[in-house]
Amino acid sequence: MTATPRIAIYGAGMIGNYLGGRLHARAHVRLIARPHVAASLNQHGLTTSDLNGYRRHVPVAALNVATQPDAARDADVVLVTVKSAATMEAAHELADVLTPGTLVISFQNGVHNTADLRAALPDCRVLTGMVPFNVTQPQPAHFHQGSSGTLMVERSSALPPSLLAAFGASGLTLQQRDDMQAVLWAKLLINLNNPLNALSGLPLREELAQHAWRQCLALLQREGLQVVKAAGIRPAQLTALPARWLPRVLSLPNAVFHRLASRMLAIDPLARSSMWDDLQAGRRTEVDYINGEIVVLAKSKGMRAPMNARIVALIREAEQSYVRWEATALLKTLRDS
Ligand SMILES: NC(=O)C1=CN([C@@H]2O[C@H](COP(=O)(O)OP(=O)(O)OC[C@H]3O[C@@H](n4cnc5c(N)ncnc54)[C@H](OP(=O)(O)O)[C@@H]3O)[C@@H](O)[C@H]2O)C=CC1
Ligand SMILES: CC(C)(CO)C(=O)C(=O)O
Repeated sequence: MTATPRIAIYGAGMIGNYLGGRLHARAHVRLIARPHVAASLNQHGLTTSDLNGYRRHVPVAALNVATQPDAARDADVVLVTVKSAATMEAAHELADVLTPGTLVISFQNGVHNTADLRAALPDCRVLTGMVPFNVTQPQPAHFHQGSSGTLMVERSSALPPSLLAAFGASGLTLQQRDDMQAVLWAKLLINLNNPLNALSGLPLREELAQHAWRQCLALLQREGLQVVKAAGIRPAQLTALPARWLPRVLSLPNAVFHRLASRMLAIDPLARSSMWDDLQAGRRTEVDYINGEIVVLAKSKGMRAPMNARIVALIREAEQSYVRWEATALLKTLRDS
């Protein structure tokens, strides 16, 4: 690999553009985007910012934006940042253009994307990544990190020092982990909130500040934890407390929760879940790859996960016609399911 890595971002949306914008000064970044996203980048340039005061603008002339898979051909590293439903299509497009041995990193939610990419790209080196923080787009082509957390990646000798250095120098430390599948399951348990946030119509901070919404999440997580335990999966610890304690913490009354779990609420006031973004854009959501995974895993163990199944059904309805839910009504629906 060259001293300055050539990084292709495959599926430049919220996460891809944020990572690409931050890495731009330290790597040769090519953003492979849908035509409407490319047009916006080519009109405005790319601005990235975060909740700690970082802000940077890359002017149009300095951007390298493409709309065809072929643009990934000469990359040293491809960061896959499409939604989970689009992984297979992206993988087949990449299979046609990538040189054998190219490093591919999935920076996606969901627990099967790496396996899908590996199956379609047997000659590439595919690694699992994890994005813990939220990204919003407050203005066209401006991508803002609205919560904290360290990017994670599967430990591998395939990770070149120049890539790790480029991430580090961009303020995006890549923590190498030996337990990425456990990390993905822990992230999935956190993402069980994505549909609740989408149905609430509230920013994440406002939603999580309300006891009834936290109770809904506690129910989904408790059910999820039982299922993953039955499947012999031990989620990694991504928060100050182990995953198995989170339902209890979420169920605390507001005054205690706000005192003990203030870090959980350290989120930009405008940040919302990626599932809210999908519903607002009229796109099919990732709910099958999040709550749906709990339902499928439960079935495979002869169990049921009725609350997560109910949420999947409600999101399917919301994809057709969006209606906001009140927390107490949703809590009752979950308890009755
Ligand atoms: N947004 C967030 O805050 C967070 C998101 N994540 C996860 O990161 C992943 C990416 O999410 P996010 O960035 O929000 O998603 P976005 O939908 O914002 O971005 C993905 C982009 O990729 C495009 N795309 C899909 N297929 C292709 C293709 N074959 N070629 C080129 N472009 C393509 C999509 O276009 P189109 O819609 O037209 O298909 C879309 O513009 C998801 O798994 C998500 O769950 C993780 C942490 C936080
Ligand atoms: C960061 C988090 C948990 C919430 O925004 C997320 O992963 C998402 O929105 O998909």
